[in-house]
Amino acid sequence: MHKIAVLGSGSWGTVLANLLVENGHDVTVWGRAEKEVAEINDQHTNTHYLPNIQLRSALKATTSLKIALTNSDAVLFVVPTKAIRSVAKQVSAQLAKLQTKPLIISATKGLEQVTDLRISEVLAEEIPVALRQPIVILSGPSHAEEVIKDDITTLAVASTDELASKQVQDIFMNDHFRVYTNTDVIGVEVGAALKNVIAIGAGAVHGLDYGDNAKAALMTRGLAEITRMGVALGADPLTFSGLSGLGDLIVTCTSVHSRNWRAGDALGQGKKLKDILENMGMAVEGVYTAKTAHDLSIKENIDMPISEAIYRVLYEDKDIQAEVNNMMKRKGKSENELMRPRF
Ligand SMILES: NC(=O)C1=CN([C@@H]2O[C@H](COP(=O)(O)OP(=O)(O)OC[C@H]3O[C@@H](n4cnc5c(N)ncnc54)[C@H](O)[C@@H]3O)[C@@H](O)[C@H]2O)C=CC1
Ligand SMILES: O=C(CO)COP(=O)(O)O
Repeated sequence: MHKIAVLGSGSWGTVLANLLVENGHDVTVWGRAEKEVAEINDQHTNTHYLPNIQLRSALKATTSLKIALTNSDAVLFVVPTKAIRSVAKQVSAQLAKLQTKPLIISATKGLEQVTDLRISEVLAEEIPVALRQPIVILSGPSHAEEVIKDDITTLAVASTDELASKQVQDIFMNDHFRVYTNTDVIGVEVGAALKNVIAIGAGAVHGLDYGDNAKAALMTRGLAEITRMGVALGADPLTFSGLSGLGDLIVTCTSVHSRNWRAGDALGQGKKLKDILENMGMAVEGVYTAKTAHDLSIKENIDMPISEAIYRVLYEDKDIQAEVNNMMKRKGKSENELMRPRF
């Protein structure tokens, strides 16, 4: 039994916390909204993120980071990418005062804007080694809406420290939540982040009323560009055939639960990004990752035509149908050119 602090009281944080309680751990969710925290403690619900779902009564919530972290032996980050650095700074300040040196786990999927850093890199920058145990990434095809119903789910845990990933595997595994270890942290994190951009494209293809051939094309060629970028950043190409690559790409590009897919679907139907994000009321990571992917594709000189088209629709107000048309008019390419440069 571990004492675990879960940072982020949204959809995924609440569901993972609930699963950890099911596994017998002593879990405290840290949230910034008083109302949400009170609802979890008093009603055992979190209706904004998980309507009609009853949470386990042993799940505790708090707005005090100090309470959440006290005596914790693991800290699970599940806030959106844009909040990772600021929350990590707060965690670091608290850990410096507390007699605890926890494992650091992240379930956040994204790349930091401007720095282009992966989540584990941001966490390593902000939380010194003296204050923590290794960093482990939890990722894979896993919609909160299905995990909360005990539907079968498989994930990967990645760390450069194999003992730490084994520990995290043991913490999360149960008869409906199966976890595989992986040593390729770069591949797992890059796959998790970039698939959200491709999922916006998959939603858009649906919104534009294209058929299944187009959806398969988008996913397959999307995986090719994710792999190209991942390999350029130091990943093992085989990781992209795994749970945090192909697995998460499939679930995010085909499920109505996906916020990224739904945002793309609405864009394809002609809705405005601002309205889409306001109506969603939840993190749509791919919108921000599209900007980072664009920056990285220039920096690393990697061809990412689908992500680039999505970037232009999101950030340059380009017409989505025209982008699809232009993509199909590009000169013929070979499928074997894995490492094709951008220009
Ligand atoms: N929802 C899902 O099924 C899954 C989500 N993820 C990833 O988990 C991460 C979190 O996503 P969700 O929980 O779905 O998002 P969400 O939008 O449902 O919840 C985000 C939570 O973070 C909190 N938050 C935002 N900024 C904060 C800050 N500065 N300080 C403290 N709290 C802050 C919000 O108040 C909210 O409680 C994302 O990176 C997402 O890609 C990964 C796998 C599955
Ligand atoms: O990462 C996810 C499923 O694995 C969640 O995807 P969305 O953020 O698009 O809902």
